[in-house]
Parts: sequence; structure tokens; C-alpha cells
Amino acid sequence: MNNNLFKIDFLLPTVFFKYVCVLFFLICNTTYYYAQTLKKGELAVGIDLTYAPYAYLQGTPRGFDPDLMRLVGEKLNLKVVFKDTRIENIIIGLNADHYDVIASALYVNPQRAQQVLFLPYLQTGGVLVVRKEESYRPLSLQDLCGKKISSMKGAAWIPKLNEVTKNFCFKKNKQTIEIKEYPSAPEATQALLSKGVDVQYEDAAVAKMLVDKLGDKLEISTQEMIDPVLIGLAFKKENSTLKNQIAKVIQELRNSGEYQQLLDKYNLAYPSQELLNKYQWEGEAKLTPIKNGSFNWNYFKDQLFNTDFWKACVIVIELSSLTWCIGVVSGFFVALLGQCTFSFLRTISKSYIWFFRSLPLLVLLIFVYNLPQLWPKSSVLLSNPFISGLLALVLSETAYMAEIHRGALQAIPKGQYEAGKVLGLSYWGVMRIIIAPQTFKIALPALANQYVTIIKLTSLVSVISLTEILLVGQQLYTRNFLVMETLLAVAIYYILIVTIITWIINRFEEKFDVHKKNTDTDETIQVDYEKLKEYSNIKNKNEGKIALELKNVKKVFGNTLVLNDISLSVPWGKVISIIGPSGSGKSTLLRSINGLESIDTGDIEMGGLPFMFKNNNKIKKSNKKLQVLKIGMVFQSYNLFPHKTVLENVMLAPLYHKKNKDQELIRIHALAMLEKVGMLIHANKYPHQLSGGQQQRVAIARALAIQPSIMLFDEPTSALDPELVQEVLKVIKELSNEGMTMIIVTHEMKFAFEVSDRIVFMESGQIIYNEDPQQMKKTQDERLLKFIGNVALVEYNI
Ligand SMILES: Nc1ncnc2c1ncn2[C@@H]1O[C@H](COP(=O)(O)OP(=O)(O)OP(=O)(O)O)[C@@H](O)[C@H]1O
Repeated sequence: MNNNLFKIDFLLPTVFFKYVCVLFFLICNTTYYYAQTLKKGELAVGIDLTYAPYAYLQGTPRGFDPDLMRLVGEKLNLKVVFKDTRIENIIIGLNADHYDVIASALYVNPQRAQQVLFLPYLQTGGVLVVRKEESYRPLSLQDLCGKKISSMKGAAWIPKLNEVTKNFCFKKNKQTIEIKEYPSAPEATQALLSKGVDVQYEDAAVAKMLVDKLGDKLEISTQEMIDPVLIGLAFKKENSTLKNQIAKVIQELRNSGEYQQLLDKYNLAYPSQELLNKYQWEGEAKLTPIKNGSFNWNYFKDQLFNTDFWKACVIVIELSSLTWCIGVVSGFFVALLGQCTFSFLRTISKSYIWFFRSLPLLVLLIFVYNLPQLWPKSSVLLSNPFISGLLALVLSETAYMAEIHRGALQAIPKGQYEAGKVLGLSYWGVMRIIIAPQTFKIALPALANQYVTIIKLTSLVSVISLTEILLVGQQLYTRNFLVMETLLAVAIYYILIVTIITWIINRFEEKFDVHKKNTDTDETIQVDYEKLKEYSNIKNKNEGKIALELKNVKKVFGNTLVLNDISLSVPWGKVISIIGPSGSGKSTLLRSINGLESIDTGDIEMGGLPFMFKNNNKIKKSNKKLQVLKIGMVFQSYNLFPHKTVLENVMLAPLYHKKNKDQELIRIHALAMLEKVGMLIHANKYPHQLSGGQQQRVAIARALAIQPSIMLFDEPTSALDPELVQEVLKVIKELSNEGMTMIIVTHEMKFAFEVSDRIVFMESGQIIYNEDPQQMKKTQDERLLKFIGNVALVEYNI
């Protein structure tokens, strides 16, 4: 027993040692695996599949890089997984552990070498591509002075082109080389085809593929590669194990000849020793590596003072402001077309909105910018990216703005249109003076929001090489790959612009909001009261004996006969009240008299002149504007213009029609009308600051300001509280005393019987009685008696 125990005691350290060894081996092994790839048995490859012939998607990833990585994966016994990533984000993705290696034709440059480990595996260089139809054939960079060059964003040769401008072109008194950077090679080629640029500076392999496909239009003008550059696979700084392993595999592939076969397939070359030596010196010895994960605050701070960013801010503000201003106006017109009575115009509006809202802005931008390819004459304007960008943005934004305006237009009560119409304003007059300002005010919060959206949308214009803020940022980080630092600076610039613009719009919105205007104090109006009296009398211009004559008027709404053979004669200076049960056609009759409703048959004459009459089986309106001006109309719901003060409401129509009067005279007359209705003291207030009765009295003053010969009142007291009714009736009574010809639709029976010369009783669209009030009181008709009797006869002190 003791022996056994001894044995166990003796054996334990041996077993423990074995366990520790196995565990150590396992840990080492695991670490080994995780050191080379993120996921065991898998090689994740970061690749931009939009760069043929190096890497592209045709069902599966194809091109030189995918082919090479598959070979490498085979040799290392790893499953290759491709992670499609845009080139500008590819290094940040590597350092964020999204993949193990970048195989995406990544040019080796000193800034990039600070952030990743490079394994050079290819050599390429730039060539110049030109349009075949033209005679211009540049052979070197020196031949590019004064020309426009398209290039892929962040290409290695861009700094070199700038050097040529500085050290060669300027010294020879030649013009600068203008470089336009595009997101990818196809866009750069498109710019060349549509004559936006003169030359495309392109990678030799890409250019060869281009010429293979578009040989009838494009040609490589250089004899050999300009400035050869290295292309490398990139690894995380800490992952030299994987780099060494893949370097070993590539060496094996080179030894076996497989690598050369692959190079030949794509017309590429392995880097020359001379170029590799240069890289050792430039890329690794000279620059201190950037520590992975650190944020370069100094670089970020420098970007806040970068003049290129500030210039781009000016471009963004100009582009977004112009887009917004033009879009607001054009959107309003598209929205108006949508409200038209002509179905053809409505269809145009709807189709426009449908089409441009469905079209992605990016597609529209590229299409507009490249339109000169289809329509060469347009290149005069459209080859300028600012103009192309503005046009595409305006086309797209107009559709969105039209929808915002449509909502605002629908929110404006119909009475506002009608009030403008009865004041004799033309359609465009009503739109300009009454509807547009109100629509704009309603739509302003949504429009302001759209402004902010446009500011951010301008970043898309970088696709056609307009150097706005994002493009400046992209140009920087595609070279140095300090993506986070650059994008933070970009974000700061956008936030700054949006904050300033929002502040300006908010001030603007406050200015527009009449509810926030402090006009509550009853400001004394500076007027000469003696002069007011001179203008306050009603001057009727009575022509002929009869003010108004309706002959056999009929009006149908759908299948309902609303006015049935109405004949009515109104002599000058008389007051006619129209009474009758609800729906009997009283309002329709009144609205037909001033043309707010058309009639189906019959004639309407005013002062002996035809106003509506039958011609070729159609009812026509003659001298409509002139006739309307002879009629003042007061609505049940006042219909004052809420964005104008009381005085502005009253002066609106006389100022519009002018009639050779000077503005001061119009103002005095308007004040006189306000004095007449007892509203002079409130002249500077806005309608929302008045009671219902006060608003109705302003509405009467507004109708009187056009100096009408006939006044129509459509239930002027129906919307008022009983205490406010009498202040309005008092004004109407005074007008009748002055001899104003009036037609009043009312339910105020006592008032009607007191003030009227005749009372018209309507039922089912017909005039049943048209009598003197005293005579009507003696009626034996039970129906009429019942109607008059059923109405409460309130005692008014008027
Ligand atoms: N725009 C319209 N479209 C269709 N029908 C209408 C329209 N305007 C009025 N009507 C119809 O015409 C008839 C007469 O309406 P109207 O407003 O002239 O009557 P009213 O006598 O003024 O009534 P109330 O005293 O209630 O205002 C009603 O049956 C009404 O429904």
C-alpha cells in the first residue's frame, strides 16, 4: 500500500509535466492559427470588386487578385472568402479585423506603408488614354499642361501631376493641369467619352482592357508606362507571420512558373528589383509606422484649417442654396400644375413628380454630366460639374418640393382663392399675392428640412468630380488612409454648415410668423380725420335704371337643379334680402351673380350691360374683371388674408388695380373705409388678433375699398356670436342709409324685414315670393308664415 502510494507520489509530477507540455503545445498551436488568419481554416480577403481587370464580379469574384488568392489558399490549405470593400475603406477594414489580407491592386506608397505591412507582388504604371477622333496625342506628363485630366480618386500619380504643373507648366508659362478625380475607372472613362476631360490617366492594365473594349473610340497615346509603381498585398502590422507565409507561397508559385502564367494571362509584370529597392528605402526606412488603433489628433486638427476644405464649404453652400431657391420656385409651379383644371397639365405634374422621385440622384447626376456624349452641344454648360450638379439636384429636388407645396396648397382654405377673385385679382395675381406667401409659410418647416437634406446630398456630386467637402476628404484619405480622422473633420464641416443654415432659416421662419409679431398695442394711426371724412362717402356710379337683372337663370350641380329658372331685377339703391330654408340655393344665386359660380342657362346683366349670356349654346362672361370690380362681396367666414395686416387687407385690391392713384391716396381711402366700419384703431393688427365681428367689419371695409356699385352679403352674421351680430348689422344698415345697392342672404329675419326694400323667399332653387316686407308680413301662405315664425326674432339695437 505504502509502496503504491509512493509510486503514485512519484508518478504525479511526471503526469503533470506531460499535461503541461500538451497544453502548452495546444496553446502555441492555437495562437499560431489565430496569428495568421482570423478564422481557423479560412483566409478572409479584403477586395474591391469594381476594378477590372484586377478584381471584378462576374457571378463569382474574378480577375488577377481573386485568381492569385485562390492559388494561395490552395497551397495553405485555407478556404478563401472574399469581402467586397470599397478601396477607400479597405485599410480601415483590415485594421478593424474584417479580413486577414488586402488583395486589391493596392498601390504601395509611403503613407500607406505607415499603416500596413506591404508584400509587393505586381508592378504597374500609368498610361494616357485619349479620344481616337481627335489629333491630340500626349506622350509625357509635360504634354498635359492646360488640359483636363480624369483619374481615379487617390491615384498614386496625382501628386506627381501637381508637381509637373508647378515645376514645368508654370515655368514655361503654360496653364495648370486640371485633375478631376472620379470614384472608379468607368466614371473617369465616361468623362473622357463625354468630353468632360481631354485625357484619362489610367493604370496600364485597366487602360489595356478599356482599349480592348472601346478601341473604336479610345486610344493609348503613351509609348511606355509613365512612372512605374508597386502594387502590394497588405497585412496588419502585427501579422508578419501571415505575410511571411504568403511571401513563401508566392515564391513557390514563381519557382513553379504558375505565377508567371497568371501574370501573362492579365498582361501584368512582377516588380523589378530596382522598384523593390526604391520601396525599401521610401516605404519602410523613411517613415515611422503609425501605431494601429491610435487616433492622429494632430492630423485631425490640421484638417480644420485646411483651405481646400473651406473652399469646398463655399461650393457646398453655393450649390445647396441655389438648388433650394430654384427648387422652391419650380416646385411651386409643378404643384400648381397639379391643381389645374386641365387633366393634361395635371398629368404632366404627376408624371414629373413620379419620375424624378423614382430616379436615384446618383444616376441622374452621372446621366446629366455625361449628356454631352449624346448631345455634344450641351458640353458648353454640362462639362462644368457645378452646373451639371446644380441641374441634376434641381430636377430631383423640384419633385420633392412640389409635394411639399402640394400639401401646403391643400391646407389653404378655398375662401382665400375666392376672396382674391372677388377683388378682381387675376389667377396669377391671386397666386402671387395671396396664395404663394401663405403656402410658403405653411411649407417653410418642411422646406427648411429639405434644405438640410440638400446640403448632405451635395456630397453625391463628388461622383462627377466636383470638389465638395466629402471629395476633399476622400482625396486625402485615399492617399494617407487616415479615414477616421479625415471623416471626423468632414463631419465637423457639415455640422457647421447645417447649424448656420438652420439658424438663418429659423430667424426667417420667425420673421414670417405673424403670430409672433407684436402688434397688440393699439398704435395710433397718423391721419388727418377731416381728410378721411372727404373719402368716407360711398360714391355710386349708377349706370342705367336697373343695377342687376337675372333672366331665367339655371344652375345644375351634377343631377341637382340648384337654381331653377330664376328671374330677378334689382334697381339701383335698393336692398334685397334673400331668405329661405337651408339648401334652397340662396348662396349659389349670390355666387352666380359675381361669377364665382358659372350658370348653365339664362342671362345676367349689370347696369344694363351683359355679364353672363348665351353665345353659341355656351354661357360666356364679358368684361368679367370690370364687372366683378363693380360688385363687393362679403363672405360668411370673412376670408381675410391672414398674412396681411388689417390695413394691408383693405389696400390690397386698390393697390393691385392702381387706377392711376398714388399710394398715399389709396391708403387714405382704405383708412376712411376702416373708420366707416369702426376699425381704424385696429388698422395695424393682423386678422388673428381680432374678434369675429371685427373681422367681418374689416371684410366689409375691404369690399368697399374697391368702390363697388353693388354689395353682396352671404350670411354675414352666421359665424358670429349673438353679441357680435349687431355690430356687423349696424354697418350694413348704415350702408343702406347711404343708398348702397345690396343683396343680402340672411337668416336674421327682423333685420331683413327692417332694412330691405324687397324680400325674396326661395325654396328648392326657385323664387317663391319677391315682395315688399310689409306685404310679406301679411302673407296667408302657411309655409312662409311657418318659416318666418320659426325663426327667432331677436331684438337688435341697431
Ligand atoms: N359646389 C357644389 N357642388 C355640388 N353641390 C353643391 C355645391 N354647392 C352647393 N351645392 C348644393 O346646392 C344646393 C344649394 O346650396 P346653397 O349653398 O346655395 O344653399 P343655401 O340656400 O345657401 O343653404 P344654406 O342656407 O344652408 O347656406 C345644396 O343642395 C348644396 O348641396
